[in-house]
Amino acid sequence: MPTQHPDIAALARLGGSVRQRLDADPSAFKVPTDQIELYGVANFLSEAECDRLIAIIDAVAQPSELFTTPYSKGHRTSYSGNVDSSDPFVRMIERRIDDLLGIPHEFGETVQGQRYQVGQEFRAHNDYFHTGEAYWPEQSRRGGQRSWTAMAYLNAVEEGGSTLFNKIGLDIPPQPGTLIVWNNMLPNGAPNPDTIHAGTPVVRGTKYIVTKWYRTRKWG
Ligand SMILES: O=C(O)CCC(=O)C(=O)O
Ligand SMILES: [Fe+2]
Repeated sequence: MPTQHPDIAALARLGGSVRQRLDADPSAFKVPTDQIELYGVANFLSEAECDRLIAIIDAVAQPSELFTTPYSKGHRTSYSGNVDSSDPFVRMIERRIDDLLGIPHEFGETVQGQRYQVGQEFRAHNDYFHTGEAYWPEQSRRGGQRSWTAMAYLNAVEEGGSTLFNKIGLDIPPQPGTLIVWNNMLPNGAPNPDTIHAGTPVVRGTKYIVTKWYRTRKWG
């Protein structure tokens, strides 16, 4: 029922336009599953770009905070920080992600850098907002639901630190420079519970990623 899912029509339209664009892009590999619209782009970032982003993350990393709801406490133990989007280098990377997806730049939240050290993880979660939670009215005004997620691996991890999509049984090992993108919604614009995923604990080494979440409308 449309009324149960705010912005369902806008999310369906956005899902469709991004799908069309990615399906026409030879650099985007569609993961063969009917459960999630999930794509990978190898070598999206060069080695030098990855190294530069890692240095930026080391400079801003703070203990991660999720939206402060009881259910999310303790879900993420990595360090994270908003990457400075006034930095021309960061803007260039953002523009490339915007362009890959064809989503207006204004819909994107600030890029987040994350660093996981040994034992750190991001437990199973969905990136979309739970619209029954206390944070939702404010998030609804600030761009609405999270539509697509883009996430890039910046380095190889000696052991652990994969991204596990539990419901489709897909475990993605960090591959430096690879970007993965997925639609957090179903084609009809309702949240897709099968997008549940986790950053598995790092066993050896350090894991660096950048994540960009796109909303339904202009974020801010
Ligand atoms: O670290 C990972 O592999 C997953 C990160 C993640 O789920 C997120 O940033 O939303
Ligand atoms: Fe996530």
